[in-house]
Amino acid sequence: MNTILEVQELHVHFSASGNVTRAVDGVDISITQSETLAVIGESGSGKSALGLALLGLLPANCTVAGIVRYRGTDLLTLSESKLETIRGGKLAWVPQNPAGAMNPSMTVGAQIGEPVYLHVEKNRSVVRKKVLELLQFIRITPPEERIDSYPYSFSGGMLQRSLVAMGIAGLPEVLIADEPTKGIDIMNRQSVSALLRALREKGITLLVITHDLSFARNLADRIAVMYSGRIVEVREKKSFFNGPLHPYARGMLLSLPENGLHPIAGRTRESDKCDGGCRFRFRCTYAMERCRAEPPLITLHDGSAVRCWLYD
Ligand SMILES: Nc1ncnc2c1ncn2[C@@H]1O[C@H](COP(=O)(O)OP(=O)(O)OP(=O)(O)O)[C@@H](O)[C@H]1O
Ligand code: NI
Repeated sequence: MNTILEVQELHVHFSASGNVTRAVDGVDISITQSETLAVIGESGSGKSALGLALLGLLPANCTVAGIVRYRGTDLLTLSESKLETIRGGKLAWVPQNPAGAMNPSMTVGAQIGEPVYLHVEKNRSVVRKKVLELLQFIRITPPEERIDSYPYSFSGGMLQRSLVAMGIAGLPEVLIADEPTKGIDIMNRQSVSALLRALREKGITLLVITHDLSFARNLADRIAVMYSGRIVEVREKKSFFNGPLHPYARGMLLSLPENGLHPIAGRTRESDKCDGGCRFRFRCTYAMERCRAEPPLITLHDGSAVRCWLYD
């Protein structure tokens, strides 16, 4: 197996008005070349912070520690200028919120063309040709009529696909997409899903952040479940959906409409995030004394990883 991205003991801590939020609190994960990994978890679990940390895109009010190795280079030790040559080129990001992520005063074509110009091709007429091809690929047609449009004239689904086009315009090896199906209707969800599947066919490594489980099920090879800043389970997609191990993951599946919409009792409190033990124990029906005393370590169980004392 060829590991393309390896994350070790990653921490992202935000400090705002004297409080520290441990958005990512000791994440280890490796991503294999050409695989599609879905990171799932409830709102606030740290999914976006993890994605942003991989690309060095976090705001200044946070501290990042750990290792993010891309093809052997630790990205967290690179200077901003070195990182810029990789970001948008080798590693690209599709941000959340398509409406806010595009520049309203620039044409969509110019925005998709920017990474092409920066990372692939300096000849402007070749750049334009490549942008037309990208528009065709994301099914925004006819491309010649759409290339000079401004974002306001696009629907939410078209904007989301344009953000994916911007992400892939620099010919990345790894594309990290944050909630690419959020806030769009079912038809557009299907077209984003088809688009990402087409990228997977091209061999692009995909890390997809989502809380849409059916989307993850359709797309991913592996599933990583995040809870309160930590990855609590990593499994092959099929075995995950056949029988998740971690009590939180089991609860997630039981809360799906097709499984009877049984919500997980309780909610995550900010104070739990600075707790020494297992952070899910406040909501866990299996919680034992040990879960309070020490945070569960990752244990390997039939080729998958789970962070829960039930499996020790
Ligand atoms: N810029 C910031 N300043 C301070 N705290 C932040 C900032 N960004 C995120 N956080 C905090 O970090 C934690 C993780 O946030 P993050 O956005 O990564 O969660 P998420 O899993 O992506 O959630 P969602 O599904 O809602 O996008 C949250 O508690 C959030 O309040
Ligand atoms: Ni997010």
